[in-house]
Amino acid sequence: MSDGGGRKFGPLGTTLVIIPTYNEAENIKPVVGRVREAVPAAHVLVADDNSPDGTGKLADELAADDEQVHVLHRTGKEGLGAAYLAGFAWGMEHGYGVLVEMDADGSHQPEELPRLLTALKGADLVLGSRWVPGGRIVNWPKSRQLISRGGSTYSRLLLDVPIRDVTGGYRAFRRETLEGLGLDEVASQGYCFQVDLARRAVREGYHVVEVPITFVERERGDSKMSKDIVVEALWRVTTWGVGARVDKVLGRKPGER
Ligand SMILES: Nc1nc2c(ncn2[C@@H]2O[C@H](COP(=O)(O)OP(=O)(O)O[C@H]3O[C@H](CO)[C@@H](O)[C@H](O)[C@@H]3O)[C@@H](O)[C@H]2O)c(=O)[nH]1
Repeated sequence: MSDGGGRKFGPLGTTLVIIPTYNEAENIKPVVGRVREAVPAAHVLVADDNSPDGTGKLADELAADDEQVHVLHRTGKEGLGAAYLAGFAWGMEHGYGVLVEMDADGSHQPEELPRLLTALKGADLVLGSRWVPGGRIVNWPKSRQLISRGGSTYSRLLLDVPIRDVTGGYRAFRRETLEGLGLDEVASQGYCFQVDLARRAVREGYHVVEVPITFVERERGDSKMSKDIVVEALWRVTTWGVGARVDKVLGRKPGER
């Protein structure tokens, strides 16, 4: 990870907050309202995977009343990673300069977004972090904290990524940073998508800054965490870690396989 020392960063363009949704009917209106209030200049893109509970329709209602709210209707549930990739592609096609990842359930507080955006003025990528000093968790069960902390530590050590919260999903990217991450090759579907983007950013030498956040467990709806998501993360992170070590031994550039 570069320290950004002495580098000059360009101005930030218009912000697009991408909110992936699957069955978030109880959450989508409040969260979009909070984003619009916290950062009035930002636009919002809801990337919905044809939620059976009608989240997409509620997002359409918001978009009909507010030209800064947009909806990407996808055909079915393909995972967090695929939804974000589609959202990034839409945002870049429409000329946004900053692309933000945010959960729909209020875990990522929109009121903290101005701090992330301020930090992005001097960085390529800003991560909202639960595991740096000042970061907090509210109401998350011990079991989830253990999985999240364990996953972050495992990824950090195996992948040599000097980031405390590698799995976190509250992030602000400069558009140029996303363009340099090789998104065409990203196949991660579940939460390991976050690890995948973080390791790519470090590999490319981007200046990554972690900003402490307060992560608040959802009050409405259900988490989409599943055994498949954990298995995918374990399998992919281990494969990346072993691959990186083999590359090193063989003197190959990372990712040249
Ligand atoms: N479109 C779409 N959205 C999805 C899908 N799966 C999950 N989402 C959306 O992605 C967001 C996060 O999913 P949650 O299921 O609420 O995640 P969590 O359990 O609270 O997990 C948190 O911890 C993870 C591990 O640290 C983080 O990776 C994740 O971002 C989040 O902060 C929510 O807005 C949810 O609707 C999907 O297949 N498709």
